[in-house]
Amino acid sequence: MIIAMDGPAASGKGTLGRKLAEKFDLAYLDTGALYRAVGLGLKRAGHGPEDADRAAHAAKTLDPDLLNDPELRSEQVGHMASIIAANPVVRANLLAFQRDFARHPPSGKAGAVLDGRDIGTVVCLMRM
Ligand SMILES: Nc1ncnc2c1ncn2[C@@H]1O[C@H](COP(=O)(O)OP(=O)(O)O)[C@@H](O)[C@H]1O
Ligand SMILES: Nc1ccn([C@H]2C[C@H](O)[C@@H](COP(=O)(O)OP(=O)(O)O)O2)c(=O)n1
Repeated sequence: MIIAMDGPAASGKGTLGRKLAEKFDLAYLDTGALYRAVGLGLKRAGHGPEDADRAAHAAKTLDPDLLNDPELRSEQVGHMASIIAANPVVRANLLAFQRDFARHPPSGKAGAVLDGRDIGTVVCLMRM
């Protein structure tokens, strides 16, 4: 089972998504965190979000440790994420990560909840 949570910023995707994942024992992925993690990785390496090639590479080789970093939620990293999210190569690279998570949820879970702005429209289409 895959549950897609679509919606704009602060519409409650994460709150509801986490609860659904807990109730049905599913894996949960906050896809906004992926874009933020790319931003944080660039920041730590001393680069800006406009560096398209570095951002694309960081999205392909995403460091999962960054997803749990407290700085992920900072305003600066959120701003970097919004610039990075406009990069089509970054989107394509993160699409692969998201689809793999949905197809093969971690920890042997039977399904996944994905939350983000394009989950039902792009990431989790019927024939993905
Ligand atoms: N059903 C709800 N009713 C009232 N407030 C809510 C509800 N769901 C979420 N919130 C609040 O709205 C804010 C944004 O929720 P969040 O789940 O972070 O949204 P998103 O993941 O879509 O950005 C949070 O402060 C959260 O506590
Ligand atoms: N599936 C997604 C998730 C987030 N993004 C973008 C939107 C934002 O600019 C950044 C960071 O997203 P953020 O963590 O703030 O997520 P939300 O605002 O809760 O949707 O990534 C996206 O383009 N596609």
